[in-house]
Amino acid sequence: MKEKIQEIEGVLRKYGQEHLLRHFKELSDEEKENLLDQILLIDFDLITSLYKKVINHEKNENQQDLQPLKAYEWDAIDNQEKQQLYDIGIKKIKDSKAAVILLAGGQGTRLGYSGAKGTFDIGLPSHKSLFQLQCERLINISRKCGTYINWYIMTSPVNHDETVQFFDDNNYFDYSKENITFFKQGILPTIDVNGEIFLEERGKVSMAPNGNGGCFLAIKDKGILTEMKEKGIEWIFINGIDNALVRVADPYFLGFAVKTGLPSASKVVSKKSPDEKAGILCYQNKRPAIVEYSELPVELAQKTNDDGNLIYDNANIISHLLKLEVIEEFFNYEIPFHVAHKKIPYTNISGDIEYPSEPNGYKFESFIFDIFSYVVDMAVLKVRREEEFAPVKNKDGEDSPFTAKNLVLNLHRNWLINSGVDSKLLDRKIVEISPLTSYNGEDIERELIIDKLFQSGTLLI
Ligand SMILES: CC(=O)N[C@H]1[C@@H](OP(=O)(O)O)O[C@H](CO)[C@@H](O)[C@@H]1O
Repeated sequence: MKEKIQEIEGVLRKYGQEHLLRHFKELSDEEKENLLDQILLIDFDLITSLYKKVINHEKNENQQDLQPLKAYEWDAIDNQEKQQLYDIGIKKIKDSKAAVILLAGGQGTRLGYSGAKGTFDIGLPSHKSLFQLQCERLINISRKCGTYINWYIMTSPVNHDETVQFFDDNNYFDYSKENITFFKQGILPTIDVNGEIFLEERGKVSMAPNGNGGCFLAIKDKGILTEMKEKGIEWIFINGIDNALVRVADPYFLGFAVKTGLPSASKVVSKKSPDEKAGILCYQNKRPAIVEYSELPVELAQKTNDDGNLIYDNANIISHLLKLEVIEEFFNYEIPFHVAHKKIPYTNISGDIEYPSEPNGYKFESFIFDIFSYVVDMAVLKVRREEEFAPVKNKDGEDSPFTAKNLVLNLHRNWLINSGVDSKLLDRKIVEISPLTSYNGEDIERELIIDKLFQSGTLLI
């Protein structure tokens, strides 16, 4: 251990981070080993360069030269073409050319939920978790294609074990276990305003998940990228965990992306209001980009055209498609990081933990969509918000479990009406349609449902 300590002391001196061993003598042998191991994993060059960026305010420079990007409207596509897109997408999935990455590493802080977000029950009559809803949509598509789609689930060091256990306890929601791979996103140290890495405890470095863009590094490090290549996968669907209506592995969307001939695609919805917390898909420095809501200047967020519509209206719903080669290409560039000025609890010189009331340091995150700046162009599909976007972000109010549940139930009610059920029959009835029955409103047997509607108030189909 002595040599290890000396080596580490040298590194810490070089980077001005000696304080990390400030409480070393007070630790047990096991705690000492753990702390040294954590320090050895830190990329000090990266942290130093990120801090330099913070003090140089490079973040603001990225905001230059934004231009709107015109999305294809789903509603403007006729039924014949929709069928064609569907056929193309289904064929790709049947031929095992597509896989899905689910981003489920985030923490449900705003939701006031300490568990893994995917295990959250938004209060549907079935009490299905967000994981189960997504899994059953995948089962539906897998059945249509006669093959299980490979599903890669990104967790974080904080929720990994819990996530795996949850799937195991629920028998993988009847998905094929061999087609599910869990992998952890990385973590990065947090720093104070002087660039010093925080200690969370006397013997523990303060670390935070490295953002959903950590996905790319993780799939490379864990050999998943190579595995995908060996399997002949061409397209990767990437979606977030906190949208209760997300159309996972949507064949129409895949067909759309393939047909445009572009290497990446993204679904958007019309922004609800200028201050909606949604990233905006546009051009930045002549490249496609998503500018996160925290980084979009208010004047641009509010800017309207002559019709009074928002110019930057393409709201990101984290439903992306990328060709595998785009991901490989991305590693040739420096991965950008975004800075968040946050309240970070830390251990002070006396060894006590402080909980600051004001932001006192920085966390660094890379965003999944930063990869779009490295593609020539991308295809953007504007879909209907009420059909595809039910965000679960906050405990109450907007974008809460309550609003998401109602969006799901309203959509299901509309599916029934569209399949010929008289809306009067639905009065005071709650209907939830399982994704195993219907993916996007298809396969609903009207007669059967009408029968059941007479029998109960809450109906699970
Ligand atoms: C880094 C990232 O992916 N941010 C996304 C994500 O925001 P969060 O506030 O981090 O949940 O979800 C939003 C949609 O729900 C999307 O509009 C935004 O761009």
